[in-house]
Amino acid sequence: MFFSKNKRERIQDIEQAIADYYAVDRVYTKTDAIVVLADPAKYAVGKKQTIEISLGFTVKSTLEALKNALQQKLPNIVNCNIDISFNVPITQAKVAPIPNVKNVIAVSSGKGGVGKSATSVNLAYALQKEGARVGILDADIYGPSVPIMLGNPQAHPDSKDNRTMYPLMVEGIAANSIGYLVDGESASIWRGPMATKALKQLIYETKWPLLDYLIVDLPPGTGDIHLTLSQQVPLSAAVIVTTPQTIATADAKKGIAMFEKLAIPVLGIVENMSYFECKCGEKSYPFSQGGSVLLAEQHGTEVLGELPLSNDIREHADNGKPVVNALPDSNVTAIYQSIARKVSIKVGTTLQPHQLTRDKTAAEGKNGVNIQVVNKS
Ligand SMILES: Nc1ncnc2c1ncn2[C@@H]1O[C@H](COP(=O)(O)OP(=O)(O)OP(=O)(O)O)[C@@H](O)[C@H]1O
Repeated sequence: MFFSKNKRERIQDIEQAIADYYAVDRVYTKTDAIVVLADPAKYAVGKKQTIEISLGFTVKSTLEALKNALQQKLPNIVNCNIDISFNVPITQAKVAPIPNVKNVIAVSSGKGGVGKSATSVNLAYALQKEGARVGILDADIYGPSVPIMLGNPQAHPDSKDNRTMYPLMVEGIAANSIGYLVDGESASIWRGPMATKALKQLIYETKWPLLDYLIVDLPPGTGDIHLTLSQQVPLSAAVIVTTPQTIATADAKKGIAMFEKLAIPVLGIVENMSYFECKCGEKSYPFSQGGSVLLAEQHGTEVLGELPLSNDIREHADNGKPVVNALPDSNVTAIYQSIARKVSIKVGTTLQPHQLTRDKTAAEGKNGVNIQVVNKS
């Protein structure tokens, strides 16, 4: 019986039920979390207990289903209100953290043109739909496409002191890109030191608002310059984008090896242009099949999702209103949201959290779950 157990056991029951629901090994509370779990029988008639749960990952679209799952698994809490909020942990690398930013997630591809930028912007919107505060940094110094995909290629960041700049805000997403600062041709001739200097300025001279996730769209490739650029950003983890054909997965493999070398966890692989679905519903696989699954197996990671070759993805990204934003109820948007939830859950349950001392606002982050039961009428 849930309410005959002691406080710690009750919390563990709830944590276990949440972990089971999201199919992760465990979610856990901070040991010093204030937890008051009292027997509902002791409450005055007409008063209802509220269980307050603070999750370390953003999964807004699943909350109703989670509440139902909790009540099914723990029938004793069936008459309680369940309030769920998010408190994403901080996992960005300790070295030179970006103020206000809790987690920095690189989106990377070995090969160019596989849909890395389209994935970055849609992932940013999808994480936001799931309840996160999100920013996007276009680190693709040589071919910045984020401004086009966010629909504001002519925009320019404001600066009050000529030293720092405010990111562009697009539908609640904070964004900065070399594309907002110089024209594409100037950037494309930059070599190593100039490119890394520009990237460092973009990262540290942008006044980011408080962000749960900063998505970083890295340039394609795995050469020395990409290695240096990846080291310039205090990355928490990386997501690899590839198309299914061997020529692309071979390059994605080099990308994974690069992150392994830098000891940056790879959250998983997004297979883009995975299949084509005709109006009759039949799927075909013009770029072959199975490459990403094999790659994920070889590197002990997972395929986070498979996106179709889709006119909607191309048209809306290239016209400045990514599909997740333009067609929120589409099947493709549902795939991006599922990828976003997996990314968030993995960050919140598998990465090593730590507190930043330099930045008080960001220091609110904790890992896993906090559970509190309060008496509300
Ligand atoms: N799943 C998809 N279906 C159809 N078109 C797509 C898909 N994903 C991306 N595209 C389109 O393919 C083109 C290349 O995509 P994108 O710019 O995102 O690739 P990239 O990997 O970032 O390229 P780069 O090497 O320039 O950085 C764009 O026109 C984009 O809209």
